[in-house]
Amino acid sequence: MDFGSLFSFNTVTVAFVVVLLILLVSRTLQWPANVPPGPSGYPIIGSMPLLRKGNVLETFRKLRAQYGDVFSLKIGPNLNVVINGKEALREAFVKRGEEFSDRPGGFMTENIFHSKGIGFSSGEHWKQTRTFSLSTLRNFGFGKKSLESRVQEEIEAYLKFIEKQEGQPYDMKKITTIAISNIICSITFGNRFEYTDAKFKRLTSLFAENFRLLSVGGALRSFPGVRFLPGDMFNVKKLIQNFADIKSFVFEQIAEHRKTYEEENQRDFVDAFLRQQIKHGEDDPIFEDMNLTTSVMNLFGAGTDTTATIIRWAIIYLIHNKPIQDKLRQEIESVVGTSRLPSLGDKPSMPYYEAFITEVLRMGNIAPLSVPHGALKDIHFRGMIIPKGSLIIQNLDSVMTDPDLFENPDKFQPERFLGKDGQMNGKERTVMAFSLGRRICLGESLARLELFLFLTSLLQRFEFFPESPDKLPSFDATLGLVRASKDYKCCAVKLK
Ligand code: HEM
Repeated sequence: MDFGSLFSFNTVTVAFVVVLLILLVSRTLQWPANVPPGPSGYPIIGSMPLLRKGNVLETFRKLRAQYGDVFSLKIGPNLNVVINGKEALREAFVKRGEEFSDRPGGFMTENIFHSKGIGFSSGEHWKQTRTFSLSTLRNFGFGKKSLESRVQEEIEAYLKFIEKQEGQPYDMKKITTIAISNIICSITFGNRFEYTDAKFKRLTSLFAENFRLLSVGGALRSFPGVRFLPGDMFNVKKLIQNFADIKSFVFEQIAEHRKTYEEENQRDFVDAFLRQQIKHGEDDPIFEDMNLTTSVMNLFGAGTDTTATIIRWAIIYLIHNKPIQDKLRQEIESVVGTSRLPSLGDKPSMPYYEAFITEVLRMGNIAPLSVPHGALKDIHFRGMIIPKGSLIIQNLDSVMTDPDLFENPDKFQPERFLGKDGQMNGKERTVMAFSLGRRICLGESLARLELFLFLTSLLQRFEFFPESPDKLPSFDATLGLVRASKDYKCCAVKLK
């Protein structure tokens, strides 16, 4: 036995536990008595086991029934406050958006994203970066006709790839992720990659892996010291390495842009950023390189696995519901026909499609706990105190599955969103898939445009079947940063 390594392992572990205990005791002693109610949990780790095993969403439903719309979980030295239900969510994130719109600090925010970019910054820095990014993306056609042709170009390549499978079982996941990622790529870097490009394939798989590894119950947020433990039991080192690789890909792209930059020929998001950098100086905190790098990483991270995951859920629901698939195809045939690709102008005439995608967003429920917000100072809410430093979790799932808002919430029923006149009945406004308030998803209009064009184009050309009649894709999900379907194969048979 190697006693040297045994000694060093034990020393590190003991030191780790001692530091944790000190942190835990000093932190919890500072919490006031009237923090939101919740289970007391185990020593040191608190309620972490509740988040790491079983169905977290089901656990939250039970905790809400027991403790009310605002409950808390102690996890290591952190207090996690969970806000449930339409009313409490609106009260916090819309009416009191100024207090509830920050991101929590912590290792990820500070060491990986340097508290910069769009998704992980707070306060004035976040407001300015978000405003600049949104207006730049709008200039490049976000939610507008000019973006449509970029998306359609990608769809042509995507459909060709699927056609090549000749109706044989294929895995939707990789190709859909790459196609959606290419759209962000063309907006940020001005170009798309071939589906066979090894570097790009690796980049998308790094993002996908990190989406899976990052979860609300992840060890890194509450116990950042686990990265110093021998081995990589919590996949923390993997996560950090993946982010480092992604960062160097983005650095390379920025360096390339700088070399070929021309003021009068603005190609993409990076160019728009560089133009401001030249104007404001490289030290301006909003236009310096790290803010650009993290913003680009946020756009890729948030804009790829989300939309691609919803498309995969949509195909599962189509395969399980042949009559819905037929009805959608009838609508596409009567509004668009078969001689051209669907376009945004067709959307207002396709309410059944709109109802279908709203139901996929509700039941696919891909961001059931959104992205954590944080209390940067003590917040007084409904007679309780959410102490400074708490993580605030938006339980969007509590709305998506609320039987008072959606009758038989476990049933897939696009019709629930249609009125007697066949038009959308307004209930769609309750589906909070993109979150709510000031931090609402920055890419909602792009995501909706992609979902419309991808799904209508797929259904216009193909009929979807399971891999074999007795092997329907499962509704089971895994919960990382997004709630994703299990991997599955399907057959896309070209329509005559
Ligand atoms: C169906 C697809 C999508 C869903 C369901 C979704 C959902 C969400 C949710 C729940 C949040 C968290 C909001 C919060 O913290 O309160 C978010 C944030 C964000 N999303 Fe999306 N998203 C989707 C697609 C996209 C796309 C295509 C982009 C591309 C640009 C994007 C960019 C972002 C960004 C940058 C943020 C951070 C916003 C901020 O912190 O200010 N998302 N999204």
